[in-house]
Amino acid sequence: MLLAKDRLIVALDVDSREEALTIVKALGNNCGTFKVGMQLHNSVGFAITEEIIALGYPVFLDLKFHDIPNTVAKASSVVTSKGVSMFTLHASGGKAMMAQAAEEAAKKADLTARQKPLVLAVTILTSMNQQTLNEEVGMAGSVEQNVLRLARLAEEAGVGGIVASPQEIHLLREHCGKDFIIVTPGVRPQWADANDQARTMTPQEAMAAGADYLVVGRPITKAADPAQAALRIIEEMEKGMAQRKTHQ
Ligand SMILES: O=c1ccn([C@@H]2O[C@H](COP(=O)(O)O)[C@@H](O)[C@H]2O)c(=O)[nH]1
Repeated sequence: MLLAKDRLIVALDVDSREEALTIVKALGNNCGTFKVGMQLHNSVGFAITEEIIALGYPVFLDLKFHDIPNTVAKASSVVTSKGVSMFTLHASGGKAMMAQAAEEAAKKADLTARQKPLVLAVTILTSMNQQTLNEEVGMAGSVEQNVLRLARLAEEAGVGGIVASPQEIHLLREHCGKDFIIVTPGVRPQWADANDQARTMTPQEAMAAGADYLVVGRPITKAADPAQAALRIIEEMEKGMAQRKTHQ
C-alpha cells in the first residue's frame, strides 16, 4: 500500500532549473512525485523533466493538452517517450481526443519499453466556482454535475483517472470505478493561503474523502522551509488516511 508521502505530488511552479532542483533536493523522498507544469516546462523545456527523472523521481507532466484528437495523440506519444509517469489533458476536449491520447501513450510505452503513463483528464479547474463556471464560461449546471459528467466521459474514453477538486471526491467515488484514479489539487492546510484556489479542502480532509494523490504547490514551495512544510502536510495526510473507511 502506498504511504502518505507517496501520494503527495509537489507542483514545481518556478521559472528556472536551479529553483526547481533546489526544491527537489530539499524535499528528497518526502514527496512521491514532482509535477512539472507549463510555467517550468515553457521556461526550460523537457530538460528539467528528464533531469528529475534521471535523479530517480517520478514526474507528472501537467501541460493540460486540449486540441484536436490527432494533435493531442501525437503530443501524448512525445511525452510518453520522455518517461513521464503521469500527464494531463482536458476532458472537455472530448471522448475521441482522450481515447486516442490514451492509445498512443500505451503504444509508445510498449515500443520504448517504458511504463505506461497514467493519463489524467482535468475536469473543472479547481480555481473555478459555481459563478465563474455558469456566468463567465457559460456552462450550465452545478460544478459537481459537470465534474461528474466529464469524469464519466474520461472513464468511458479509457484514461486512467481525473483531476478534480477534493470537494468532489465523495461524488466521484460513488459513481466511478474503484480503480479510477482521483488526483486533487486545491489542497490547502489551515495554515496556508488559498491563493487562487476556489474549491479547497485540507490535506487531512482530502485523504479522508478518498483522494489517491494530492497536488500541493505554493504551501510547500513558497514556505520558508519547504521540507518542513511537506512533512507537516504528510502528517495531515496520514491522519486523513487513518480516517478513511472504504477506499484504499
Ligand atoms: O484544476 C486544477 C488543475 C491543475 N492544477 C495545478 O495544480 C497546482 C496547484 O498549485 P498550488 O500552488 O497548490 O495552488 C498548480 O500547478 C496548478 O497548475 C490546479 O491547481 N487545479
